Amino acid sequence: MAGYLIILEGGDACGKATQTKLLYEHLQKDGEKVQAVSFPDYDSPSSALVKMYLEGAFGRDADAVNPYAASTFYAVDRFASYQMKWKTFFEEGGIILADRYTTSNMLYQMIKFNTTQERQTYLQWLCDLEFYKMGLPVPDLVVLLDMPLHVSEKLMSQRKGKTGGRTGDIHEKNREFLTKCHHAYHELAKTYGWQKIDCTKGEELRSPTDIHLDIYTKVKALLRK
Ligand SMILES: Nc1ncnc2c1ncn2[C@@H]1O[C@H](COP(=O)(O)OP(=O)(O)O)[C@@H](O)[C@H]1O
Ligand SMILES: Cc1cn([C@H]2C[C@H](O)[C@@H](COP(=O)(O)OP(=O)(O)O)O2)c(=O)[nH]c1=O
Repeated sequence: MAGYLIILEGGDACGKATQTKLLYEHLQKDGEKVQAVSFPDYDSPSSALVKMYLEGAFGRDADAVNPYAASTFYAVDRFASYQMKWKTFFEEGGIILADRYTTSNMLYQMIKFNTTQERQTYLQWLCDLEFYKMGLPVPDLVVLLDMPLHVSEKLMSQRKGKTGGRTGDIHEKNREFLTKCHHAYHELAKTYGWQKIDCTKGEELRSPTDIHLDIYTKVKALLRK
């Protein structure tokens, strides 16, 4: 019987990698069979086109790069990761923790469309491509780390760009794009039942451990079902 697929989703630099690691360690300590993966899979050659896209090879303005084309780069990278790294583990009942997934395409590529109709058409196409045509598993739980943009921007400036660029990728450099992304994720969370976790308390950033305990509670509830 297949295991569980749990996604940690959110804006750039909102703490997904930090929370994936804490959750992984906690579940492992509990004796669960767990594996962590992340997307894009930068260490794999399958991410080559994603890297070209994020470095601006197809256009420096993220908004102007065809969202259907960009989505396929990420989808193919995910397919390769699934086939090569975690399909068997998952099918044999393991718990997969994913730092980003199809949900990131839903968010970052959908916002390139301005009308509800275009967005709906895109989301239907994307879910059909990744979950049915490519056969990637549908998530059991999506945890959305909700962090105000000005807070995550501060965290982003303190760390080096993951694609190797000194000043970040074409998404990170586009504040208007990231703002749109923050607005859209509340809507997607409501529509698709993503579980939102508040990463701030008032104006204060919560500690990683504090945020982790909220996520852990949701994950344990899923595993008990
Ligand atoms: N709750 C938090 N409080 C303070 N710093 C944090 C918190 N969560 C993450 N960070 C730091 O912020 C930066 C971005 O976090 P990271 O987990 O890499 O985010 P993401 O994977 O979403 O890009 C890292 O330097 C990390 O150590
Ligand atoms: C996995 C994935 C990421 N993205 C976007 C989100 C990010 O802006 C960018 C790179 O992801 P990532 O390196 O995880 O960004 P960060 O660590 O800053 O959160 O790619 C998509 O558009 N679709 C996808 O399927």
